[in-house]
Amino acid sequence: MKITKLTTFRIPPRWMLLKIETDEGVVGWGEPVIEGRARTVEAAVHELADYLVGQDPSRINDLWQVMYRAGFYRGGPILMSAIAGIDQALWDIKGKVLGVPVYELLGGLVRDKMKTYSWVGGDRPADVIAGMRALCAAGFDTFKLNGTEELGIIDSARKVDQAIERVAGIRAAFGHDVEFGLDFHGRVSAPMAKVLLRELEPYRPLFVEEPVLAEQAEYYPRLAAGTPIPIAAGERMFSRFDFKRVFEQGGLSIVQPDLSHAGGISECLKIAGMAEAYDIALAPHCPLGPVALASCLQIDFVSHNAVLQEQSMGIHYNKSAELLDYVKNREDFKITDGYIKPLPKPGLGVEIDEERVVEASRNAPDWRNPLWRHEDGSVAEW
Ligand SMILES: O=C(O)[C@H](O)[C@@H](O)[C@@H](O)[C@H](O)CO
Ligand SMILES: [Mg+2]
Repeated sequence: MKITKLTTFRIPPRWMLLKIETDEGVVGWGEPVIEGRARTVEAAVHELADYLVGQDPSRINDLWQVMYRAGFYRGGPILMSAIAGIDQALWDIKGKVLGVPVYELLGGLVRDKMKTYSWVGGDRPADVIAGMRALCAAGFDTFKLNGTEELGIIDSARKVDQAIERVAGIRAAFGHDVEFGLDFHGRVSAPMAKVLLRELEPYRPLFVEEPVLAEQAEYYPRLAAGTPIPIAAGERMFSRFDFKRVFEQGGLSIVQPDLSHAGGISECLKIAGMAEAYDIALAPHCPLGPVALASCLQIDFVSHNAVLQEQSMGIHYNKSAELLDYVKNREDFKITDGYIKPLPKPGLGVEIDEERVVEASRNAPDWRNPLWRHEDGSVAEW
């Protein structure tokens, strides 16, 4: 079998799908994208196609090493997202050729269902109680919300109080019947993270995510030493080589690689295994589309340390399209009481509605995240 063609489809709300075709008619789908930089990743995918067309798609490991090493420069969000989507599609092809789900090729199931969580509250966290109530009615009991709005390097007690009052309100409304992670989204400096973590302790959030920016990861052990709240991070790290330093220095309790940013199934499986050796839980990051989620689930179902799966149904980014708008087998993604079962179909287990994808790609928006500024006009982390 030979790879014959790579086609990319930028689609609403902010995703990109990749179709890899072969000379024997088997097609694989991937989701290579960096939110807000879809066209850049698209260019990278088509540059990497030079190494792929004419090659045997079954040789995923060799093709991955070629894509990673052959161009001299390596790593980072753009190249590793391009590799991720291609890797996903190659595993999709392999599973379809052999007639089994990818998790069977990775040694089979370690669990019968996977716990998922839902976002509430939006960019500027609001109405989180109402959001949780609605999702509790749908069977969820685990959520994530942004911990703060924009925050200065040193900010006021009032801003800290706002963040704490929001969390206190959750506990007042639900007690400990719900769990929630707080995403600091890289908006918080190390000094303010220390203050917020201490003030949050009485409310026992499940984790605090990206307590500081990924480029400040050396603060993770220092922050962790000052609080029992588990520290989570990983969506802005892109390979084993990024994660190894973070695992080695300590401080991380939950690692959140993104299957569409960190080199795909091949790379994230290795990251999951490295994390297990450091007793770090796995909670793949996934605010994206159905192929990204299907890829996450393949890793979740073979990784002992997988504890939670992010999924984007109802997320505040999905304005112009929803998670399952482009799939035919919607029922396979059914979430019952917050849990999702292994996808039963061969490959990644997602059946893409290609007609819908082509249609939607005709005028896909160039999504950008908002540019935030502080009161004084300086750029704020979004
Ligand atoms: O935890 C999450 O889902 C992420 O922080 C998410 O909000 C961002 O990755 C966003 O998709 C960037 O455009
Ligand atoms: Mg996050």
